[in-house]
Amino acid sequence: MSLHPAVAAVRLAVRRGLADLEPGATVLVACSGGADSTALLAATVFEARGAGWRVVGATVDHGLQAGSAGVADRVVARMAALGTDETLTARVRVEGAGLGPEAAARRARYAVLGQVRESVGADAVLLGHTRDDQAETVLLGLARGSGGRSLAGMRRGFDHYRRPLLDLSREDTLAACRAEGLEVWEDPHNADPGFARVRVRRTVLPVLERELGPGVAATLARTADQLRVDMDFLHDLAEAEHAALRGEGGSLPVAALLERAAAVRRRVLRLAALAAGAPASELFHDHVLAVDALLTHWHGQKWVELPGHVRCARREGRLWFTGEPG
Ligand SMILES: Nc1ncnc2c1ncn2[C@@H]1O[C@H](COP(=O)(O)OP(=O)(O)OP(=O)(O)O)[C@@H](O)[C@H]1O
Repeated sequence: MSLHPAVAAVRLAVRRGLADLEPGATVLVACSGGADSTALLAATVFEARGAGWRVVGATVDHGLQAGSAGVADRVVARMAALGTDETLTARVRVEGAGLGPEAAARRARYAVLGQVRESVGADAVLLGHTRDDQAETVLLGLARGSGGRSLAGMRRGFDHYRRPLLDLSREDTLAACRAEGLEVWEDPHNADPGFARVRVRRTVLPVLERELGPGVAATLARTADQLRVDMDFLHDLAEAEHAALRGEGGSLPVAALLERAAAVRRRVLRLAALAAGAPASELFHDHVLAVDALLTHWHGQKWVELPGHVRCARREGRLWFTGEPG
């Protein structure tokens, strides 16, 4: 029987995404039991046989729904049935003052996956995000008005995390699971229109596909890839400038800042605010613009208040950021 094209595509994506791993490497697959991460796990187990990797499957029980422990048990049983070398459930308590429920769950999940990675000695942690997730992320970022960094979407990799399926569609992962007869679990949150991401997935993207033509998700994901290259370049440039300009107590010289292009200058200001202890999750573009106005629209303002009890003031030709250093 010939190999189903979707199964072949998922395996190829895994092979490419993990091409640098040596035999003997340990790969941790984060598996929610949904189609994306189940297809990812099945392909990783398959590729591991030839490549000599050890595969650990982990599912996170957020404890947010009645019966979540039972769901986790079933996911573990399925992971084991796929031939995973080791399987485990990581239980977390989701707490997140000031965060939305999705963000709080995500934060708890990444924290526990980091611990699991250390305890099993994994060289890579795989996530099952697809091109459709990427398109949703881009649209949500666009609607939030959160600038280039969010429009650039999710990274293919960060720290030990990798997203090998970012060029495949959700349809591919569903087809791969179907072709291999794999049972998948659909998280009820994925159908809850109370979440903006679900509305984008179920309503906005289908309208765009219908009105603008098929392939919109792929186009959005491609746009994100292009932007990511530019954003990373600007970020590196700003880090170098920040390091070069930083003087006494982390202060920055006004004259030199004004010579910089706004795209770099504002990034330098953001880095300085972060270095002074402003929390990244609360530091918004408007804060940065207010600090920038101390340079570009100077009329003797007192100071600018930033999150995390950080203040920025202009004195003696320099910008001073005071607060608890981060
Ligand atoms: N409960 C879970 N247990 C293990 N892994 C999970 C769990 N939920 C999500 N993941 C991992 O994260 C991937 C993306 O899942 P999903 O799109 O539901 O999360 P998200 O909240 O959008 O995550 P992210 O913060 O990474 O964008 C999954 O394919 C899987 O690899």
